[in-house]
Amino acid sequence: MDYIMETVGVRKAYKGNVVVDDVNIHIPKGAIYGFVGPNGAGKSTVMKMILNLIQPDAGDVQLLGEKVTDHSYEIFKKVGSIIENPYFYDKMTARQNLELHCEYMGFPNKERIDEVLHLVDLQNVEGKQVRHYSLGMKQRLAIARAILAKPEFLILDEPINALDPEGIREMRTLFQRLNREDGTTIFISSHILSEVDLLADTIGIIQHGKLLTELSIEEIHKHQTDYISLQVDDVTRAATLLENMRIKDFSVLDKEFIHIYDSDVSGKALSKAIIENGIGLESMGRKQDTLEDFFFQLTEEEK
Ligand SMILES: Nc1ncnc2c1ncn2[C@@H]1O[C@H](COP(=O)(O)OP(=O)(O)OP(=O)(O)O)[C@@H](O)[C@H]1O
Repeated sequence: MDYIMETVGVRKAYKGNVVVDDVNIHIPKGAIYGFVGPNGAGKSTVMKMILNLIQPDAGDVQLLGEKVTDHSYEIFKKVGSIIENPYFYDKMTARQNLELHCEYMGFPNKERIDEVLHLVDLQNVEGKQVRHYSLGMKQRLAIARAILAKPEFLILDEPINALDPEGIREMRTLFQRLNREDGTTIFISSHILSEVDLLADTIGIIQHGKLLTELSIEEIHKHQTDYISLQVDDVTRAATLLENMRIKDFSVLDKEFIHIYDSDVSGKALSKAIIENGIGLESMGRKQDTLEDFFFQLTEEEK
């Protein structure tokens, strides 16, 4: 497999406290890789090590076919990023900030600035000083700056957390377009698991500094079965009823909910039987596990 980025056993400790522990991430070229984990799991630390903003205590980072070192200037010209709170010159406009970045990157291209301002929908406010921007607008500007030089690899640490639902949808479309049309590989961390589910094709889950798993979204969905969710006023009687109906593949979740995984069960026959047996049926519906369910199952198991 051709990986555009690989971390090989990277490790980082602060004052003896290991925050990233032997992490091996593999990002296939052309992927949209979603990096998820609880607060403090080590996501930003891994991303900073990839960008050589901090150095691993052990292991190394292979980026675009080369090992990352203090001299990897040429590699980093092909990489765009947003890490933590991006810094802008407050008294400058969006355009001026982007012009400055172009100069710094050795990439003078005014047309591209127009293009990216348009892509992130800041074209109408580009004359305004950045200090008057909302958090969401700053986030859009950060995305504009990250994609300015048409990077081959884009690292985005929580790029959508200040955006409203409309903004999130627009950025999803933009990331998908960059991936599809320009072939940009994207490594994105986000707390919004439903969004990662929609966007990413590969997922890495990190907890307490350890990479728990790395797999394709298809593999996740393959393991996620459809089920019927039953909400009743008496789970004990409902469970007995299910057994009497020869339904075996179910689990009682708590005092109200039962999930039935048996795919042959007819919803109509089931609701009829529950009502006929005098059990209160609060709700019933067919559902499918989400990335969130998968995430919680895995991280709970590890705990
Ligand atoms: N410079 C530092 N000095 C000491 N500890 C640090 C430093 N940077 C990060 N840490 C610790 O390392 C751990 C991992 O932090 P990191 O920011 O990588 O997590 P994260 O997964 O990105 O979390 P979040 O989603 O909350 O940003 C945390 O416990 C954090 O407190």
